[in-house]
Amino acid sequence: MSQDLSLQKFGFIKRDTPRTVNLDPLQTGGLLTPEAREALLEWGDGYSVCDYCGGMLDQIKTPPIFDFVHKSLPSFIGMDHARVTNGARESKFAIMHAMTSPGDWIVMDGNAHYSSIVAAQRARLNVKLVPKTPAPDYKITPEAYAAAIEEVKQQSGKPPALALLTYPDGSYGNLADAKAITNLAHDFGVPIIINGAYAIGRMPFKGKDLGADFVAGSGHKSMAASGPVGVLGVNEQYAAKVLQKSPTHKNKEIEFLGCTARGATIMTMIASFPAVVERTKPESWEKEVSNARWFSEQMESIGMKQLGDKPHNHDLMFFEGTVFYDISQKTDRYFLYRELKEKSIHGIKPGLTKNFKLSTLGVGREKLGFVMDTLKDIIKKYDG
Ligand SMILES: Cc1ncc(COP(=O)(O)O)c(C=O)c1O
Repeated sequence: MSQDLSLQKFGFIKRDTPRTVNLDPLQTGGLLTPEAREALLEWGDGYSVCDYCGGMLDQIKTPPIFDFVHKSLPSFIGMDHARVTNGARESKFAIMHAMTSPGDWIVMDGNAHYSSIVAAQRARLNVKLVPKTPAPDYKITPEAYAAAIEEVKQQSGKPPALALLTYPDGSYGNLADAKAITNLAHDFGVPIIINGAYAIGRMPFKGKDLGADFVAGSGHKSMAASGPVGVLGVNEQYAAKVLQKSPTHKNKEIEFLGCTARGATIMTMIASFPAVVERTKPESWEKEVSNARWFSEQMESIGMKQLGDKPHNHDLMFFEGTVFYDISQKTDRYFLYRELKEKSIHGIKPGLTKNFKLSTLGVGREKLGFVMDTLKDIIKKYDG
């Protein structure tokens, strides 16, 4: 231990988050596989993957980063080219920066994640949000997209430089009709990014089949990897722009500042990849969807209402209701968090009782049953 008192709070820190059941939408898809946990230790030293690097991260043959980036990943995400980035937001920014000029417009769905908006702001773009339908559906429709693109045309004299669709969104887990929206963007001559941060690595996903020109994915959110790490997909038509090399440093791609994920981040993504491929097969995903629907029904049976797509098609769900809120008025707003923690259930944010989102990915029916029993017991205990 350091003799310096001001340093004593640093060093190894144990994590006390309950981990028997994790329902946190930010975390369920990023839980490491046993292989990734081993890789974390093995490759944890800084630039570990650079042992045999000749100057380009994606060309490293040992470990097999080249095969991962140029063969397995493009086929997995269904795009012509792939790169590993430092996160979905970095992928989105790289695409926006390469494809647009400051002052251009981007149209994105009203359910877009803040990181899409901030990436656009960093690229100095004007953002037009496509309105969602009212509660409780919060859907993004092709008609609303068309109207937003028309508005940009009228306002700026030309179509937006880019469009973005969040698929699914991170609030309600809604899966919009991506094919209809990408077709429509193309009818206006607008290339479109699919932000698949909650899709790639969780569910069957092929960017080209959805009509995407670009895709962004998140390793720490949905690919059982230790972040920050993400993926970017681009089709041939725009590859030269997005993957442009530096005129002075011939083997460094400009939008990625030469190199992105290096060390434990990419190696945990690679370590989990076989398991991630397995869990995204249609038969595995169907089970996940069926578990999510079962959980949604159970929650509705205790008085919570699931918002968004119904029946639901994704593990991320948003619930609203007063059953726990009413109890919080007699106790305090942290009672639900405390009671769940007591049973080692993590994922509903401390203090939330009236509205919260959660994810059932990988939890399994048995543990979901345990969560439901616990919630019912809590209601009984306080409402008695
Ligand atoms: C829909 C969506 N997109 C993107 C992100 C950001 O992903 P990353 O951390 O990989 O940049 C999030 C994170 O919560 C998200 O919910």
